[in-house]
Amino acid sequence: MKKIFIFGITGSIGTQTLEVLNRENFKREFKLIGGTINSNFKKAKKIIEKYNLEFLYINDYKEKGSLPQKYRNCNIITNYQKLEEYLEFEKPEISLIATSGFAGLKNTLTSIKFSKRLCIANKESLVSGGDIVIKKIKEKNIELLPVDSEHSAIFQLLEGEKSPSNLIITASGGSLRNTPIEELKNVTIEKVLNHPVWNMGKRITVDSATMVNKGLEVIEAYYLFDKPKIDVIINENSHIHSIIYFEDGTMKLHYGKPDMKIPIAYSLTYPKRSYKDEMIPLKNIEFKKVDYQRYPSLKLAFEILGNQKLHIAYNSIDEELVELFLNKKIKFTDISNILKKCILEIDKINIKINDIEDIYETDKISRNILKQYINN
Ligand SMILES: NC(=O)C1=CN([C@@H]2O[C@H](COP(=O)(O)OP(=O)(O)OC[C@H]3O[C@@H](n4cnc5c(N)ncnc54)[C@H](OP(=O)(O)O)[C@@H]3O)[C@@H](O)[C@H]2O)C=CC1
Ligand SMILES: CC(=O)[C@@H](O)[C@H](O)COP(=O)(O)O
Ligand SMILES: [Mn+2]
Repeated sequence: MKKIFIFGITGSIGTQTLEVLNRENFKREFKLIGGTINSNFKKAKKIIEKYNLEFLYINDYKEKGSLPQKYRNCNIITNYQKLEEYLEFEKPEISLIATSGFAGLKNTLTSIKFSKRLCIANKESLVSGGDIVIKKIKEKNIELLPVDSEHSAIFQLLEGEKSPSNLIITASGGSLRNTPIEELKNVTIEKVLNHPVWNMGKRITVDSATMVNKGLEVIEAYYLFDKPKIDVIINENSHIHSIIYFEDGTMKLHYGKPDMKIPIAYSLTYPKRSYKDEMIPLKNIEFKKVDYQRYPSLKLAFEILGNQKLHIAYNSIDEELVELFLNKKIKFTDISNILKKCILEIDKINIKINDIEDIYETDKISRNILKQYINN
């Protein structure tokens, strides 16, 4: 049995990974040993009961009363050093990184030390970590399996290919794709969170509406697939998960059901496909061009592509802005406007990204620049 550890076990990806692991053929192949959460201990307790976890790390314990050392047979800890000691001892073959946000970088770095295979859903750690993280993974000869649906699709499309190829990443257009541009300013949080295809965590759902998610995915693909030429196109029903094309004019499209359990399962069982599901009927495939007036933050991502300092800033500032939007401190359209203004400020600052410390420093500086902007 292969041991698996899930960072962000209570989230949308974490929960869908549990559903995959609960299938009979997966139960025979994988042993889930533990996971991490931010603060949702109520949900974690249910997971402990159902999956007999032996270990849970809580980042931010908020419950009334003191932290229990054990729940059922599960050890509960809040000390990250202890988590690393546990992983060093257990050496899970697979770590799945489903934490949301920049916090996932720490988990990716931890997993590089102790696991042979990294299944990475947390795009932020690839966007911010860039070549530094990719190099660490290569040096340790670890398998990196993308979980993000578009990147899993590209990974699959590239299997067996020997010629260089370029990429087209598909986008659904998000929850506001049919909302008139002049109404975007006053959209409600509920409307933004109502994604037409995917049921995901809050940040990525807001990011999908601004297409910051697509911007992050362009940067993610840039690092994962050796810096190819990248384009984005809208496929509203998300049946095409991405496209690669070659110099001879050939294109390969990845077609399938929009269901994250499929790329999650593939990342666990690669090169096998052990997940069983029905084929969806073949339908007309429709594409739309991206309107950059509607999605200025995607244009911004293309403008900064290749500049790691600004990749880090793009993610960190957006993470803060989404939080401000969800707390009703700013309007939806402020996200893209303020993001652009702060990126221009950070562009002026002389920071070189040579190591992990520089990444953390740039994250901090970016969040401070935003704070100054908001307070002025
Ligand atoms: N959902 C999806 O379909 C897809 C998601 N992704 C990517 O996967 C990642 C997870 O997304 P999703 O599952 O939607 O997110 P969710 O918000 O649903 O879940 C996030 C998970 O991370 C934990 N977490 C959040 N903040 C911290 C922190 N500071 N420290 C430790 N743990 C933390 C949460 O714990 P708690 O529950 O306690 O808050 C939760 O377990 C993101 O990077 C996203 O971009 C990529 C493709 C598709
Ligand atoms: C499911 C997945 O991979 C998400 O990242 C998805 O891409 C979000 O949908 P958008 O295409 O609307 O950003
Ligand atoms: Mn995606």
